[in-house]
Amino acid sequence: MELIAEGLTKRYGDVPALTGVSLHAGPGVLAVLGPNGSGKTTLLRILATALRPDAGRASFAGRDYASDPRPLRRRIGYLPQEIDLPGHLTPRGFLHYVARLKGIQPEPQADMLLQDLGLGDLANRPLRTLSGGQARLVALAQALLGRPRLLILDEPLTGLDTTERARVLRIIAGPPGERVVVLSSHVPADIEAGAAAVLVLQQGTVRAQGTIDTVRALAAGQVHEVTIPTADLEDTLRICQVSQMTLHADHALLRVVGPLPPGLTGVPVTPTLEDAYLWVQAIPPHPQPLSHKGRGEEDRRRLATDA
Ligand SMILES: Nc1ncnc2c1ncn2[C@@H]1O[C@H](COP(=O)(O)OP(=O)(O)OP(=O)(O)O)[C@@H](O)[C@H]1O
Repeated sequence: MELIAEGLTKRYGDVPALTGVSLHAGPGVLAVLGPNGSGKTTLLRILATALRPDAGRASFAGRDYASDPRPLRRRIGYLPQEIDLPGHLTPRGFLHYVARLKGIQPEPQADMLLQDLGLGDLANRPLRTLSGGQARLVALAQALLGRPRLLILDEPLTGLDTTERARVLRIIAGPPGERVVVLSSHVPADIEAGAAAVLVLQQGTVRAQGTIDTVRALAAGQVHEVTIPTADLEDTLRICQVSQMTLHADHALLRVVGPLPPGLTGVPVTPTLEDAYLWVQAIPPHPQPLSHKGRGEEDRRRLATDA
């Protein structure tokens, strides 16, 4: 049960949204990280069969995306970036409706999902009375209905508080080996504890791909803890890439990613995913579309692609 994509390319008119994106995901969670406009939604829409690529190919469990998409769609649960929930329905009514559309018995699955996602007490309230985070969980529940083998989730953790995020990520991942999940996020720390693999997109190309440990290791030797007087903070932030900062009365403790400028000293520290995410975006882009196959030694040094 594998999701494989090779050379996915998509333009919107003159705008290149994706260029030669390849990925390989087995059971578990693959998190697609990238800044605004890097192509995450475009990639996820293609993987959900909601958008056709201009070039490239994809397959899930051996079934090609270029053939009839309907059998594939029956195996996919999809949470789009934006979803208009019918405000007059209750969460339970909405999930029962979606379950019928998916051709599955609504009960007890819908009610169990509502309980698991902490929505049990809200099951019978109109959706328009739910908070943004609560409504997002209902939208997530519709994707999970029917236990799809492939889950494509665009920013499923946005709007959730910290403890919720870890719990929801565990529900999304499901029992080991049961499903392939591709989700997008802006926030590396949110997925660090729950994702098996990560893919970093920047300007529509893959900048890094691999297990969390492999991607973290790309920034080995590039991260330092630096203490500076508060008076130097503004100048230091101008010339350094900082992943974390703690302010004290007279000094600041910074996590600096990348080479230290002359005059600045620091203690080397083990990179977090956030550090590596900043680092891989800072290294110069590769001139060719990236693929997980056939790269040279130079690429291997920069990128990891063992997902
Ligand atoms: N319908 C469209 N028409 C024209 N350009 C588009 C369209 N949709 C997306 N784009 C452009 O394609 C690029 C990739 O957009 P995409 O939405 O895939 O990025 P993203 O990483 O999901 O961004 P965000 O994190 O802000 O949601 C951006 O430059 C965006 O402006």
